[in-house]
Amino acid sequence: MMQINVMKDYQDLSRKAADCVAQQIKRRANSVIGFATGGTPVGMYAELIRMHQQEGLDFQQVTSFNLDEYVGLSTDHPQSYYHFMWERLFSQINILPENIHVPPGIFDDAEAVCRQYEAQIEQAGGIDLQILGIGQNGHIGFNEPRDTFTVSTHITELAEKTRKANARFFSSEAEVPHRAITMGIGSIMKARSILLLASGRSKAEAVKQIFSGRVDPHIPASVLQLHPHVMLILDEEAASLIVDQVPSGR
Ligand SMILES: O=P(O)(O)OC[C@H]1O[C@](O)(CO)[C@@H](O)[C@@H]1O
Repeated sequence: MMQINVMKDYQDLSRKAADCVAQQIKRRANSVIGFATGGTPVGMYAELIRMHQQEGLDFQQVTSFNLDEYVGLSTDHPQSYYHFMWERLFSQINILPENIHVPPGIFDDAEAVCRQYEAQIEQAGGIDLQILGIGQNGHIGFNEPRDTFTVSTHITELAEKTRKANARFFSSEAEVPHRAITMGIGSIMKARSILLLASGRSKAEAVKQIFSGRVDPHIPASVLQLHPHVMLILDEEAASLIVDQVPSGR
């Protein structure tokens, strides 16, 4: 079932998303949470930090798995997703470093690290709540539009649209890595529940395509139609092309 929440603006979206994560952790202190990077969840992370500092939201028993990482960037590279997560969330809450998992950007044996990441998720008991953003081209994690879905963690070539969209975090587009390591569509779909966040007009088309009625690997997020527990948290701009899908009296 897909539940859709349309919030007034980015701030409300961030608060609602943080509330969902907090509820999960309060229900089960040792929850396994799948975190996402990109601009969209930044407000949610700020709100989670506030909840930790002011309301005692406790991450001590939480385990985290991030969706993806750029190939070639080390954990201390300022644009690595490890660094992003450390700065935006992990360094400011009481999650234990040994419970943090981000796919490595530097490795010798790609197959081995991908297999190991899947095994670590399984050993942790699977992901309870997976946070997702969405690319303008409908990607989730770094699962780009392709002719087929890739099931498990893998190395992928980034789409030009993605490299352009993410160039804003680097000093030039040339610096954006060409490859990434990402959880697969199957890894994401195994999560017990999924929270997808989208903000702004630039995401409206991708959000609309989730509801195409077809599951199409050229629109990776369309696979979410098959998941039993998905919640979309959108702001009004991101929801602007799906008004007919949203129940009235939201
Ligand atoms: O939130 P943003 O910055 O628009 O990014 C959207 C998506 O793109 C990625 O950053 C990957 O390009 C995802 O991690 C994210 O969900």
